[in-house]
Amino acid sequence: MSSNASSPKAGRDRSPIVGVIVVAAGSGTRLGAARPKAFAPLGSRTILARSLDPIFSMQREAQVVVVAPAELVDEARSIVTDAAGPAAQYASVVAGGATRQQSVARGLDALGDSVRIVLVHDAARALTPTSVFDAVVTGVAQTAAGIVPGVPVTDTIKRVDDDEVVVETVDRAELRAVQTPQAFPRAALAAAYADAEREHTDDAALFAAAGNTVSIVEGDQLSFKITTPWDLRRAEALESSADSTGLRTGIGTDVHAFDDAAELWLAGLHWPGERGLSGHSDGDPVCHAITDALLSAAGLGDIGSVFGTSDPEFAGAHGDVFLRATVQKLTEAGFAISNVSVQIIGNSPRFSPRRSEAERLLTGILSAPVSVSATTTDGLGFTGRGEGICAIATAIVSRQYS
Ligand SMILES: Nc1ccn([C@@H]2O[C@H](COP(=O)(O)OP(=O)(O)OP(=O)(O)O)[C@@H](O)[C@H]2O)c(=O)n1
Ligand SMILES: C[C@](O)(CO)[C@H](O)COP(=O)(O)O
Repeated sequence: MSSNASSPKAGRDRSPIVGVIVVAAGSGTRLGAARPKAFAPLGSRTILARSLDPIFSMQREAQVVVVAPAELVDEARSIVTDAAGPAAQYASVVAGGATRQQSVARGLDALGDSVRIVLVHDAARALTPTSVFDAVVTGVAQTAAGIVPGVPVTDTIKRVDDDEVVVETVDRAELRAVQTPQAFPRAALAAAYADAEREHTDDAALFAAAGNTVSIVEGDQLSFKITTPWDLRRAEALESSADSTGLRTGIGTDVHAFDDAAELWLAGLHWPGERGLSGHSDGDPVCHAITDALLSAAGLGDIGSVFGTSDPEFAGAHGDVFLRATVQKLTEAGFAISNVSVQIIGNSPRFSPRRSEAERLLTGILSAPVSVSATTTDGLGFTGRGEGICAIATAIVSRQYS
């Protein structure tokens, strides 16, 4: 990932005018998780990873600066790279400060020269919809004021004294609970930060303290801040109701070319006397396709990204090694395997005599039903010409809720 995220793509300056600072450097004391809050799990991902989804779906290209705890900058970089995809050249990570305000200041320092509108967003508001990001950008572009999403207060609000005695009931019609992303013209926000004399609880307060106007646009209930364990449970429940059956499917395909010098390993079985397949491991396309299907169903990547395509640890490794490690990864991520189905496409070996043996073996490894079928392609294509074997697998996994 570029450390100078403002560098334009070669030949054409597409440097973004919108910058998004995602503050993720807090410790999350009130959440009390084992890791700093933004790195705590939300389903099978981290809070930070989930918070980046809507940002990389914005209408306009944006420079994204994630502010992470100093000791987790490398981990944050890999999360951001995964989330950014082709936009990675406009994404970077910097170390945060002791307070939220200091963390935002470090994010501001990392913005490129092209940025004119700055959004400051809490990673902790992980479920914020993209529409809110687009709305605050539009608001700043149209008004040059600070634009902040807010929602009406639904409880009756009381002002109390030091002894918790009610002094007055505040008119809630005048109140808004404000959220993030909060958006500002870059120059005015930078000047307000430079002049700030005390800590504020949000950027809008700091911006207003410098004499600037702040307006509210409609926020979203999904933008609630994950602060306590109860908030995290709510976020988990909302995410799981997004896939309300709890079931997820995955697909995996693998192809290996015949290699007459190699032994054949197929569907976890050794096939003495049959033409072997080439590969860094044992070249078993059935086990590799199943591995891809399972990882994909659980949203955990693919065999290349998880195990590497040339890692010496897996030189000559048999398919069961990948399958067992994949089962463990799915279990750790909270998924159970419902079933797997694989089709082998190729002229040889004749598979049906050993189908039951293969299904028993694979079912035992995965502790879930595995069915394997085989077909030819009527002499067509590379399998028809006898150049190699293809396997296509589908998997269904279910999320486990404890
Ligand atoms: N020094 C800090 C403190 C907070 N934040 C970020 O500011 C956002 C809002 O802060 P809050 O929810 O209060 O997070 P924490 O400070 O981590 O929580 P707590 O107060 O419970 O420790 C979070 O995304 C948090 O990571 C930050 O980047 N740097
Ligand atoms: C910025 C903020 O999310 C707006 O509501 C809020 O002020 C952060 O407060 P915290 O005390 O750091 O949680």
